[in-house]
Amino acid sequence: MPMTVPLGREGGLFRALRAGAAREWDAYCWHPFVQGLAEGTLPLAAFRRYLVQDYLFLVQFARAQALAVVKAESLEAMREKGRVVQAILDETKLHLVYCREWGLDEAAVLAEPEAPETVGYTRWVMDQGFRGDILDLEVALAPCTIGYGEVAMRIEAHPGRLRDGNPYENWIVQYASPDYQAVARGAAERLDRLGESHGGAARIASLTRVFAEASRLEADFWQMGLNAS
Ligand SMILES: Cc1ncc(C[n+]2csc(CCO)c2C)c(N)n1
Repeated sequence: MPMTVPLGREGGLFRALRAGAAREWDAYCWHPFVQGLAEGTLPLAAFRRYLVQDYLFLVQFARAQALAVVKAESLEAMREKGRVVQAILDETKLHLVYCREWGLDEAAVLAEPEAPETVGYTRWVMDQGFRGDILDLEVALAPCTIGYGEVAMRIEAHPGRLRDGNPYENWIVQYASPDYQAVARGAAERLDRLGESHGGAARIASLTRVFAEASRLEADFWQMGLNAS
């Protein structure tokens, strides 16, 4: 399994969660679906299934991030989370363009029902926000944002990584880009700061359960793609 230097700072909340949920985190970040992306061997049908559901996922994920505007700890954090919501809503439009390149037209994507894995993951994240505070919600959101940064780094570090003629090259490059890596790093740093301000150390057991469950739901999402092939 390719290893990378984790994001966040040593002794910070993100690294504590990542270590506490190492089994679920590794199963997510180095899922067979991810290995298939890296080696260019993932069946095209698995990726198409993933792409369609990922559009539906993004719409629901924007709603979950909007809940973080509501739950934010400060006016500055509200502004920052508002920008995250806008970025995801813009991303949904680009996602439809990307789907089109994969032969999936807009009408087909919009007509697709949400899979149980998509409903299960996104509504569970929102529920963590409704029942808890901003830290519970950010921990539930973290595997999505930070995880894709680590997934891309692991793919880049994989000795079996195919570059020439890999059908998934532009997907990989999108998340390996300095721009996306900065987003992932920023999310890990925000989690570390919230850990300090919101009593993360005293809450580590319950926060680790939330982080592990989100990681498990991410792995289920990859598996949903593989199950279609
Ligand atoms: C199942 C699934 N999990 C994570 C992502 C990655 N992702 C979703 S929204 C967003 C913007 C930052 O919050 C990022 C990186 C995805 N596309 N699909």
